[in-house]
Amino acid sequence: MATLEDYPKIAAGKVRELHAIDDDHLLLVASDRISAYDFVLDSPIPDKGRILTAMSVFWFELLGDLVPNHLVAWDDPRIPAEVRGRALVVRRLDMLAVEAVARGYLAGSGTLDYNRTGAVCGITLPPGLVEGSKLPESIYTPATKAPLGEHDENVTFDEIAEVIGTEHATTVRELTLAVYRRAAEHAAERGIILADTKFEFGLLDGRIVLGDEVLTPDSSRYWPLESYEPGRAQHSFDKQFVRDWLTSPASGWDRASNTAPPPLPDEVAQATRGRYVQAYEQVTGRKFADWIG
Ligand SMILES: N#Cc1c(N)ncnc1-c1cnn(CCN2CCOCC2)c1
Repeated sequence: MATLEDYPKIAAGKVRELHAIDDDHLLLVASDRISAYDFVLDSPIPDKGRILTAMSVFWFELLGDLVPNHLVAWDDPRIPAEVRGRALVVRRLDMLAVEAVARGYLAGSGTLDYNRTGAVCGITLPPGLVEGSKLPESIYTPATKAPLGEHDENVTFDEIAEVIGTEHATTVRELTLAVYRRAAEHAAERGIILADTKFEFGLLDGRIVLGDEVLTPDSSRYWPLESYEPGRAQHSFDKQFVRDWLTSPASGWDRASNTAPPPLPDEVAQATRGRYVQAYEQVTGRKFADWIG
């Protein structure tokens, strides 16, 4: 059985890493780390890596008829025991330099751009929209990847086409919208608003293939349908307990101070684990207890 040290690390994000297995395969590893307010917290969320890996596997399977993906295996002898259940064997792709974002609702940088310009990524929206507004139809709002710790930059379709070519830019837009719309419809039927999501695509033998993690609460905004109310920041299905505690007097943390947040109380970490489990079971109809690792 291989160990993680056998696989050179080739990329790392805030909460995930990518290791090389061989020329054609990579190991995509999800940690139990959580980020909030642009900080990676000291406190891990138990099982977060396994839950979000199980979610990606579910979505890859559900959406496999819409778009090919890079997933090869999730239960495989190439996966070291220490990361089993929170690591995927994936095909090595030639990644396209675009953060492929679809939005069904106005939030975050989308609201900022809209308030400044009436548009997002060059797409003009109707007047009168507010934070959390449902858009008349979902839109494709690509971004260019920023260095670790900085925010991606929203750009227009034409700017992406300049980088990856019009043909690939067009296919990525079509796939992003089709996959998001199907996923958002599935989630809405199960009481979860998938407000937006970010995909990454790559080339494999000339075909465009869906990579990275997909439709997890780290790559998407998950809002509970029952508390949805346009006009304010929406409750995060998974991160609200963390945000509420960090911004409460109990934490002693001042968000404006730009200092690192304190460790989370165990009950906040455990409650957050519970929200990830609930999101998984609500979206997939599966029991997390049945997942490997
Ligand atoms: N997935 C994938 C993938 C692939 N299948 N083939 C080649 N490269 C990549 C790749 C390289 N970087 N990224 C950005 C997302 N990473 C996630 C892990 O942590 C680091 C950032 C994706």
